[in-house]
Amino acid sequence: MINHPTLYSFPTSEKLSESLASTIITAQDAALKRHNTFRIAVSGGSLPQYLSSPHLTQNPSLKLDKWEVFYADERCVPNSDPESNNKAFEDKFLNLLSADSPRPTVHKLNEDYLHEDNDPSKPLRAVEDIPTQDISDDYEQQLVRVFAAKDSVKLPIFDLLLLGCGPDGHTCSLFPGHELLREDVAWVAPIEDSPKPPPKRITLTMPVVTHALRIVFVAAGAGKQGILKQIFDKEEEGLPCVLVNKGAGEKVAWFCDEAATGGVEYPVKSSL
Ligand SMILES: O=C1O[C@H](COP(=O)(O)O)[C@@H](O)[C@H](O)[C@H]1O
Repeated sequence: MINHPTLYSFPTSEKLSESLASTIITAQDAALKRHNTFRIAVSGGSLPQYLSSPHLTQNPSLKLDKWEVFYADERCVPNSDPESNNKAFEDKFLNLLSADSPRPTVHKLNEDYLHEDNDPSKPLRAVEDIPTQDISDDYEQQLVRVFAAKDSVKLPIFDLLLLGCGPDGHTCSLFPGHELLREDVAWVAPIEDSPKPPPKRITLTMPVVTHALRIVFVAAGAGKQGILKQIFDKEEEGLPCVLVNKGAGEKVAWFCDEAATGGVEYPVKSSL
């Protein structure tokens, strides 16, 4: 099948993690050859746990000093909050690196905006007062600084996106039927009414997602079986994950396990 995403169904989560590690290293090496830096965006949810395996954290080929890490989406909470995608990435990846390993550059949500008067010495704002547009604009500027000025490139091109897929077919903080799916100007956008808590978040927009050079979804466990059938067999229109599959085609690979792909008719591969 040409121009279609590849669906991997690995026999174990160990195999999934190992394959993910090797895919990340391959993308890193290609990016370093191209522009001597590796621009990657990482999701939250269940994804970071697949980064914790020694296949990745202890991989001798890692060149972390060349990594620019962004979050595919982030919840508008402090960066150390248990709900923060940054906290999950720290716990499941950064904190598991060897003590002498270089650290990547990680682009975090600017926490100042979470405080009254944007002053970190003041108390946290009430949720209804969190200025999501300001937080989103600030994060977009972080992308602009790494990818070049917005007026000189129409869209940033990530070397690799690591995405999750919610049981409702959302990815990043792009939810089914949400008006944000039609955003075609901003690189990063705020959402005030996320159906999944917490309600206030920022997210990469769909054009930025589909523009990436390589997109890897990770969806594992029986809880993902129903949505994978909807995505691959029914190609249900309007599901954000279907929009990514259609918009990015063969640049997309899905890393799943057998529990998740059980009953899916779309052809699967069991190894890289
Ligand atoms: O809320 C979020 O959910 C999605 C999917 O999470 P999962 O636990 O079902 O894998 C995640 O990709 C996103 O980053 C996160 O903010």
